[in-house]
Amino acid sequence: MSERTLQAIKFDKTNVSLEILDQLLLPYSTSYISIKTIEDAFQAIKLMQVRGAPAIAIVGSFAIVVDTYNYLKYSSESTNRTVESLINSIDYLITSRPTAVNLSNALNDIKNLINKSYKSTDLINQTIYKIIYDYSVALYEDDLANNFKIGENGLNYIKSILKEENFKGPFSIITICNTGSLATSGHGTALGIIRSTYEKLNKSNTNEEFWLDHVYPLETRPYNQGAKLTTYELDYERIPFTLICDNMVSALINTLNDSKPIKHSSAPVKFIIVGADRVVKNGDSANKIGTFQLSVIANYFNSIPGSNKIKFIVAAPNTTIDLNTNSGKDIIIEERPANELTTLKGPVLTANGIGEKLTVGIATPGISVWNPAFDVAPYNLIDAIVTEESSITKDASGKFNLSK
Ligand SMILES: CSC[C@H]1O[C@H](OP(=O)(O)O)[C@H](O)[C@@H]1O
Repeated sequence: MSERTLQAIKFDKTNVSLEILDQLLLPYSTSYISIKTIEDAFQAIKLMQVRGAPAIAIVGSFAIVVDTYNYLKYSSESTNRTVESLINSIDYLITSRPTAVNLSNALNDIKNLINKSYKSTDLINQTIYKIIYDYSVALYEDDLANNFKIGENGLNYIKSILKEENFKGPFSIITICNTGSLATSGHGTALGIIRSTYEKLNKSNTNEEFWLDHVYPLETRPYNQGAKLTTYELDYERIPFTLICDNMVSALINTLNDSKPIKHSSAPVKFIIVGADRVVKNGDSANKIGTFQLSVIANYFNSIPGSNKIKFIVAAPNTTIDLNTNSGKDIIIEERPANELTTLKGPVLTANGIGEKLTVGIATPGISVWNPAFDVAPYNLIDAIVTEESSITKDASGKFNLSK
């Protein structure tokens, strides 16, 4: 494995240049690709070379910065670029991936900041560039700060639940997809809570009577963000984990509830912590396909009298909250190409390292395939929504009261 890094996004303020870590090559190869235009960003986001709700918003915003900078620096007088043409390019970039609200939130913010002071026929200028630059740098820096706050708020929620239950001993956490540094500006959301919890509550350094013993990342078919990216991050952080397939969750929880060991741990699952691509007004949360099932599984085990209780936590910054949409039924769910489900792409693994990239067929050619990238966990199956501000739980009437 080539030199490891978790830095998904590199924005150079001096040269005004943008590079992204090509996540299609992880974990076997570390390769950064340059993003010079809005079109470059559209393709990289669409192909999921960069992915993760916060990360695609940050890359989209920085791409507009770089594209505008290069235009102002290198374009000849004849190519007069109007505000209207820039706004049209931004609208095009928003269509790259429809479900994660972060992308449209950020790019609409940029559009609104420009439209507040300029007419559609005005030409792009240095002041417009500065507006976009300042917004994008703040988005990146705020995301990192917010992720550490989400981590702290999630840790405090976990401690409050375990103390309330008078739980003692080791516990485990299940998570889906990748919600760490590779999906954000760093630290992560759901994986950020896991990082913060392990940092403060692993057996070797906690004064508490409970500790985080093991993490179970789901493979997360068909893109395999869990198998490729979350295991890469957990391994990098030396947090103990065991990879499982998406169809193993109920068996895993049941086995651990019977105090039977799974590979390296017998600690019961106490939390399922997931990220989000869009949390809407009533608390319904769109996230990677398979998340809805996890909320149903947690609810099933909690319905068994006297059983070990599992809290289902959604971790999301305010940039992922969409108060303009009332319920999960109104969320557009991105459908991705069939070949992402019917084939596997990856490098040949040889004795001396990795070889060329291959595509392997794993299904009957030409069959009907449904490949939604996300589903929606209903608010009534969610125990807490953890943001940079607090851990939000439902009120006495069983409703979330979300605000930003
Ligand atoms: C903090 S990332 C949020 C979200 O984004 C991921 O989706 P994708 O890998 O398709 O961009 C996944 O749903 C994460 O939970």
